[in-house]
Amino acid sequence: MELELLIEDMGTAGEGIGKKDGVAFFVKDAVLGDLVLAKVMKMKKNYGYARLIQVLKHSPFRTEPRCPYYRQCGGCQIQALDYRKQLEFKENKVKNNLKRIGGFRMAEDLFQENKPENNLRRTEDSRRKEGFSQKNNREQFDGLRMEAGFSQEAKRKKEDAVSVEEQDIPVLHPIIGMEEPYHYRNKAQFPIGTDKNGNIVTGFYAARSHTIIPNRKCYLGAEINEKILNIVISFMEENGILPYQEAAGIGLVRHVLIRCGFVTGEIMVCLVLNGRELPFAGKLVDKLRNLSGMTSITFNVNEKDTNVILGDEIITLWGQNYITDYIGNVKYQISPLSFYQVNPIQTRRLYETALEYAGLTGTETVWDLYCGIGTISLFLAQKAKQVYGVEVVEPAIWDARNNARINGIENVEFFVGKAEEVLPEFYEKGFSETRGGKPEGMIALESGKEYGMRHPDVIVVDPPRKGCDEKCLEIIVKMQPERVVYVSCDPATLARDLKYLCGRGYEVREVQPVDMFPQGVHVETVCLLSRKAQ
Ligand SMILES: C[S@@+](CC[C@H](N)C(=O)[O-])C[C@H]1O[C@@H](n2cnc3c(N)ncnc32)[C@H](O)[C@@H]1O
Repeated sequence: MELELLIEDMGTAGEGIGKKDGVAFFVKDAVLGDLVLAKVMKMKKNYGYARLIQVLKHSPFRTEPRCPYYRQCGGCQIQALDYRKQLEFKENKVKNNLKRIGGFRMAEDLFQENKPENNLRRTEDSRRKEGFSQKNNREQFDGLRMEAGFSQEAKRKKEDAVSVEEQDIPVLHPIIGMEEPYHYRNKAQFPIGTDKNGNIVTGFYAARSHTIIPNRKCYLGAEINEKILNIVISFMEENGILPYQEAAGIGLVRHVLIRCGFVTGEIMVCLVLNGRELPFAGKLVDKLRNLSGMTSITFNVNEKDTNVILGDEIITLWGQNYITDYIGNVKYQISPLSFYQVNPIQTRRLYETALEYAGLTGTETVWDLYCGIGTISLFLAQKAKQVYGVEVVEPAIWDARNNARINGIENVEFFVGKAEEVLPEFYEKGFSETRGGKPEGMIALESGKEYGMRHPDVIVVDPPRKGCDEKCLEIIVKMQPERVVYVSCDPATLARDLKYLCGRGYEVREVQPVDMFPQGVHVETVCLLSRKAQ
């Protein structure tokens, strides 16, 4: 069945949503404001999925995607949406999750509910029912009131009567977007395969499949990637090096991993091999080493039948086995296996916001939970007395310690383990005892320092998409830091966790969305919570 749909909303995965007879249809690649012809593919009880057949009338927010493979490739979901509208979509995503899942009220809602003539004061009771408290988005709120006809004088008159509730609205700042929302990724992993004629191809997997869409020119990655891929493919063709065939488990080259240091200009190329040897490796090195910035040529051994791209072992063919890059003034060594944020420009903005929210003066003890390779920890350590990082992946902690060392940062210690297990150990047993007892799964501190571990001033969390484990939130509440800085890559779990904390003595002060992934649907958010006065 084919339908004409006016796209009036967008789903979380960037699909257009149009309604027919009250039933919502999700249409991939349809843009907000489009009038489309779509074919119904699947019906659920109250909604359906439809395939875009034709755009009958273009939305004013529709833009020509730069990438011709945009619809086939799973990499960018909303490239056809004007960038400003993309930012609005992401900002709304954060706001809607805070409202729907977190139960938070935002400044404009409060204004709608409490027109100027109405009482802005909500009762202590209603706040308790909501189970949280929010801080004032002072400027935004005042702005809205002014726009709606509040005079300065009226505002001043209300000043004395300003309720706690009026102040209890989180500041949702406008999302931080990019000036140039293309070519921002410092890392790319290209699968290598063959087309139906047996030619070697590379590109991207089509959405939800392992079919390679041949494309060496991705508009999100560094521009040098195309040149590197051309060199690797022609090297393979000239020397009879075979691509890996997933189904049969034969062939050699599985992926090409490329990383670029955007500040240093250093480049890393790592071939992922189904084997321990690369025939004619010297010829490849000769072709690659002359590229400006080339610093590291390696291969990674992955002989397993797995979807995981990288194996554990790295063999250096030329140069170093890592590149160096900076975020702000902190230097990081990045190996092919290191986790490192893919958008360094926006990462810097994100971390600067986290640092600002941490409100450090040099005397504070800070925990950085889910610290990865210590990127945020090292940022914070420059302004704190002492920082403790916790991360479950042990090699990431090796990187973190190494990064602390190369930056000469000594006021940071890293622990391997789950945040929800490491933190309670310290809280319950105290630092000295823990160090003596060396709890399971944790690495004993090398330095002999003593710190006030029980009462951190600030706790920073940057969990994966599933958010914080409840045990972790529980211990944060028990440890009573003055401030919690929550860095999130999923606004839904963020809203859930903020609600938990706000029901237990904290209030959300500021919310800053950051666009780390232009053309994609994900949004990163950093929030400041502070402990309410008892
Ligand atoms: C979103 S990343 C943040 C990394 C780091 N903060 C950064 O900006 O580079 C989340 C990190 O949490 C780690 N992780 C996942 N579950 C964890 C847990 N239960 N306890 C500690 N770390 C965990 C992951 O290995 C990953 O490094």
